[in-house]
Amino acid sequence: MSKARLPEPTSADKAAALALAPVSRETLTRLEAYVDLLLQWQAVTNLVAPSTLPTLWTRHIADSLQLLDLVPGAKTFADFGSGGGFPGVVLACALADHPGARIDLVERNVKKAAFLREALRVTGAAGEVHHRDIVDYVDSRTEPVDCVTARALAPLHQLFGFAEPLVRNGAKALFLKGQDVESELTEATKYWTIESALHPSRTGGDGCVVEVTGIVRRSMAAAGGAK
Ligand SMILES: C[S@@+](CC[C@H](N)C(=O)[O-])C[C@H]1O[C@@H](n2cnc3c(N)ncnc32)[C@H](O)[C@@H]1O
Repeated sequence: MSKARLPEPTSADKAAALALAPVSRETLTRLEAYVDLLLQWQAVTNLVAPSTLPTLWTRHIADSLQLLDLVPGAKTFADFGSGGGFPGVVLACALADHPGARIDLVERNVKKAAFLREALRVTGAAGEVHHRDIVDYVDSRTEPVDCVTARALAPLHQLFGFAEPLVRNGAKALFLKGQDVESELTEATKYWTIESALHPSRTGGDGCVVEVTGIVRRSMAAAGGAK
């Protein structure tokens, strides 16, 4: 039985993405190599929802690139639960020409970790894949990072728990979130006192970026005895 043909990214969507988040010619070449690889692997491994392939450039690439304007000058990044590489590989492609820039991609799924390694290889972007659990990665990280990112990984209260040691050590956290952000923030503030700002997504819809510069665990008493 022949395999069903996957939908392809459209050129109109690519043009729209590059208008939303312009990149250098060198970055574009890397991103194109990444997209080609992703489409090859997508035929055998589910890296993104197939329904999002026609809008891959806006939905995934521009969505990831928009983070860069929120951390001007940041060089070291840790992307939690990188999956198919959003936002981590996209940021690595965009920062490849910045001296000293480096991205840790933390992913516990073995196939996705293999894909991420291959994506860094074909794009020549500077980064390292950590095939392990986020908690183990954070526990063993001694150097500060400038920025922590995550998309489609977990509710905010859990993301704050993952990121707290790195934010305490000076990182800014940027979490790409969908329409449930207000209720997730309400839940998270039962456990955490945070300094944050919400930025509407440049790629439209109900999405936003939660920018976090402070995370402090609330005492059990303040949290009403909740864990
Ligand atoms: C829904 S995918 C999102 C992938 C990507 N960030 C995106 O937006 O397309 C979540 C990814 O996080 C990884 N993941 C979930 N919990 C993790 C953990 N505790 N440590 C490392 N990776 C984790 C999963 O294996 C999966 O690849």
